Amino acid sequence: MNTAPGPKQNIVLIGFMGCGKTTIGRILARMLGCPFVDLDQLIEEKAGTTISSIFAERGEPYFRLVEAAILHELAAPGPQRVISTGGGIITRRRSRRLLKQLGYVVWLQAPVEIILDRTRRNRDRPLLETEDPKSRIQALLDHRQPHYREVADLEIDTSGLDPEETACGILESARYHFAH
Ligand SMILES: Nc1ncnc2c1ncn2[C@@H]1O[C@H](COP(=O)(O)OP(=O)(O)OP(=O)(O)O)[C@@H](O)[C@H]1O
Ligand SMILES: O=C(O)C1=C[C@@H](O)[C@@H](O)[C@H](O)C1
Ligand SMILES: [Mg+2]
Repeated sequence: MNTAPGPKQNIVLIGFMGCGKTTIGRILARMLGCPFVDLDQLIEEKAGTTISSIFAERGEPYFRLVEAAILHELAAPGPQRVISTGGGIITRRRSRRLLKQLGYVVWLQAPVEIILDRTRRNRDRPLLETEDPKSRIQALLDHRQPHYREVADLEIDTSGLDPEETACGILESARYHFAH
């Protein structure tokens, strides 16, 4: 892969909660030997608190502002990176434009049942803290799907694959993309 510095050389993972952005991003960065940035983790580090607390104390609109500002910081030139984003990053038009400029954008997908199963294992996703998380997931997906589609260079259904297989597939496609 071309490792020349520049925002266009990044691999950027987008997709709904539980689709594997953090898990697969970490594996991809290890395969490439490049830094891994998880936007949710970066937000928590910079804010000195958890995403759940930010939602509870300042609300979602404030979280979105912070998220967009940190995404903007990542657009500065630097070494090639793998960047995992938060599931709702595509809800702001300006962030969608920025994502496309950041690099090769991969949309990780999974059906609602699998998302439900994967996100049940912990309680750090404030938007799913509801009596009926399945309906919430479906409603959010309906709203977000066109936005994910708009920015994606590659779409991958992760449901039949393990994270390593998914990462290998992304690497192959990214290599082709950066070479042409
Ligand atoms: N391809 C996969 N196959 C099986 N399990 C997976 C896969 N991808 C992720 N998982 C599991 O699903 C859970 C959620 O994955 P992960 O945290 O990576 O999702 P995410 O997209 O980063 O979510 P969020 O947007 O909330 O940060 C983890 O427990 C992970 O091990
Ligand atoms: O889908 C979403 O809106 C979110 C996903 C997570 O990655 C976090 O960014 C946060 O919990 C919000
Ligand atoms: Mg994540």
